[in-house]
Amino acid sequence: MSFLNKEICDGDNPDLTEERRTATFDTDRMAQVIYGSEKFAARRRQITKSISRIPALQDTKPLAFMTREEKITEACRELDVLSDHWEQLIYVNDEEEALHLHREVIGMEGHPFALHETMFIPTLVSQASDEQQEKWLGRARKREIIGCYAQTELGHGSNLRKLETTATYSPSTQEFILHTPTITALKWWPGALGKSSNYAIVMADLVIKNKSYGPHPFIVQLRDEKTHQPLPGITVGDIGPKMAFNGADNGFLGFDHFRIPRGNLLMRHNRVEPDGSYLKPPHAKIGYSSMVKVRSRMAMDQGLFMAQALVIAVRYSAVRRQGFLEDKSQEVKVLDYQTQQHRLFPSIARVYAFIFCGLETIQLYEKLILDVNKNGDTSGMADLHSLTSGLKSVVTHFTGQGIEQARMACGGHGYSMASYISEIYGVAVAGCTYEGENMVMLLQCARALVKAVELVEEGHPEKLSPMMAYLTKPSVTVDLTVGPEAYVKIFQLIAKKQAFKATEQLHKFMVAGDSRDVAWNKSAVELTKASRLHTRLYILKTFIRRVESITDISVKAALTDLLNLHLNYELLDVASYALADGIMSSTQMDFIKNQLYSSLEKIRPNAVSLMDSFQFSDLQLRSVLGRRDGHVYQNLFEWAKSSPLNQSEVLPSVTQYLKPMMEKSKL
Ligand SMILES: CCCCCCCCCCCCCCCCCCCCC/C=C/C(=O)SCCNC(=O)CCNC(=O)[C@H](O)C(C)(C)COP(=O)(O)OP(=O)(O)OC[C@H]1O[C@@H](n2cnc3c(N)ncnc32)[C@H](O)[C@@H]1OP(=O)(O)O
Ligand SMILES: Cc1cc2nc3c(=O)[nH]c(=O)nc-3n(C[C@H](O)[C@H](O)[C@H](O)COP(=O)(O)OP(=O)(O)OC[C@H]3O[C@@H](n4cnc5c(N)ncnc54)[C@H](O)[C@@H]3O)c2cc1C
Repeated sequence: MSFLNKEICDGDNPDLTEERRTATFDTDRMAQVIYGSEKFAARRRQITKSISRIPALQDTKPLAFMTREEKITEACRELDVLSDHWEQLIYVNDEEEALHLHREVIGMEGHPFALHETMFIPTLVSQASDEQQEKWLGRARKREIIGCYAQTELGHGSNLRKLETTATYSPSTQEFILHTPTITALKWWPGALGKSSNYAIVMADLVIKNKSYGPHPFIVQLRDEKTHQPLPGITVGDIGPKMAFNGADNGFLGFDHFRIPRGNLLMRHNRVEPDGSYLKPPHAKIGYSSMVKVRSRMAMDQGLFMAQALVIAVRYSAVRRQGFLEDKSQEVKVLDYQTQQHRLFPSIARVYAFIFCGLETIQLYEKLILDVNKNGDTSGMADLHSLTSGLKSVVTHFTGQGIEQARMACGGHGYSMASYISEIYGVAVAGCTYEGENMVMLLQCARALVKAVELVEEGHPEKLSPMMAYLTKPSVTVDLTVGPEAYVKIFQLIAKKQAFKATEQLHKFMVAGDSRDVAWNKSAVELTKASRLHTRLYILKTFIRRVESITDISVKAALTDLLNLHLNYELLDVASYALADGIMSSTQMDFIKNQLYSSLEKIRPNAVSLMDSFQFSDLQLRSVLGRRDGHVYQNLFEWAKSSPLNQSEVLPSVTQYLKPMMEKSKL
């Protein structure tokens, strides 16, 4: 069956064209599933097309050959051009469209607006009172001011209760005095803080009459709006180059008794009255909502990072020929090797699974903020916190692994920056650290799991949230041939056993006399394992739910193959738990392996189109190996020729050092 596949173009590498002709589904239809709606998938294409008509937004020089300063300058130039076309390109204030625009034009190396849009504005939306929004939100949205989110300090990132920056209230002047008492209290890491932002949301310990109330968000002007010079009392700068993200100026910030008006404490949920009396928020952790916002986006964003690496690796694997199978007259596409498929296809399945989770958690966050802001209803906070804590940790970990496998799948050329995979990897794995270090967040998820197990043990299963309901499921014998539900049942048993085992271990240490904190630490590895299994179960169930809801028959069939691969791969990956606890037999293991191998064969003809469906433009991919037209070799040669080292035949370093050295050696 051949579909009217928009990706097919006769000028392309014939190997890629052949792949596209074998697809059993329409990539536009698949894009609707990936991006959540027909409307948004179409808008994305429209925006991409409009961008391609703006000459100033087409990449000129490869980013790999730019210095850090050049990258930042280039990102600012592109932002300026974007700003001029903003209203023609996207619906103003549509976050998803803005994100697409950014990914397409500026790519992933970071830029001065990354934190403005992802944390500064969302914090104003969720934490500022109506009056404060009136004052700052409009200006921020019009990009009259640029803001960032300054929370992490040199000495503390994970343990927010020990942040040292203070905001001491002075009732006589009705001001807060921001101060950095020690070197470790310097804000350190915030994106776009160093050189670009002139405002920041600063998380500081609120102190009133010598009493500490813990971290609270303040809006703080850092630089003069006309000259962009730091205001007196403020020390601010860039923290230097990083593993990736070098188009962003992550920064440091110190305050020397810097005064801000009382009205700069964001007061939607808590207040400090002129006399210093404090009205507490409806939930103690409501001030952490911006972190939950970003975490709720991360399954989607990380899924898209891994998708980019896989588009590159899969397309390249379809044009790279090396070695023989039966026919010795022509070398095979490396994508035909089972090992190559095993390296790439499970990650393709994870990409789809992560994105489906992201579509869900982004909506859950939006609903939560509506509930909190309109009705003061904070009842959804704990569940969303534990879900997104586990999800960000699991997704970032597997994304890092998947991207690294994609690099290796491209052989030597994967290691060249021409592939762009190293940049994607560097950016993606930052997600293992930012928005909460992965172990720390897995342990947050474990808190909710342990509480749920304790509820079951205390005889209150009716109090469990729906996500935890599997903890009450009895052990059963499962026939795997029945379909996805059987896999879910086995996964539930594995996850349940681990949650109970970890909790039992925690309790055992406590009974032996350890405090809960010490017992917790002694059980931490087991607890993180329980969190991972719990989260992977959620991912698996979301994948099944989503595929079941698809109406297009051919899209559903292609995704069912991918889902089957995911189910078998995931179960095999956690088989040691199942075998140890007698949940699965070795015969069932053999069945799963065979299913997995036959899934690889089924997916093979659709592999390129499953990745084409993400509809990333060449501008966004920035990869010589991943070019849509598949003309890899001649473009690798052009790319190498444009290296600054090749702009002269004899380098000054040769004249200055190597030549004299060789001359000396002759003597
Ligand atoms: C021209 C035009 C431009 C236009 C622009 C267009 C738009 C485009 C946008 C651009 C996009 C660019 C592309 C994006 C690329 C990605 C960019 C990425 C940027 C990355 C930015 C990174 C930012 C950061 O990292 S910010 C700092 C993050 N820091 C952390 O995450 C710290 C982690 N630590 C914590 O969160 C806490 O310390 C925690 C939770 C570990 C512990 O907190 P605690 O206060 O100590 O609490 P604890 O005692 O442990 O728990 C008590 C209790 O409270 C519960 N709890 C904790 N947190 C929460 C919560 N948030 N919600 C609910 N409940 C919570 C906890 O579970 C406990 O409960 P119980 O067990 O019931 O007691
Ligand atoms: C690219 C990037 C962008 C960032 N952007 C921002 C930003 O915009 N704004 C901002 O405020 N911050 C930002 N950060 C900072 C980031 O949020 C923190 O680095 C992160 O929260 C981790 O905290 P940490 O550095 O203190 O790690 P640490 O907590 O020091 O982690 C070190 C080790 O200690 C372990 N550990 C720590 N506590 C525990 C515990 N309780 N139990 C078990 N193990 C533990 C961790 O697992 C880890 O292995 C950014 C960081 C990066 C890398």
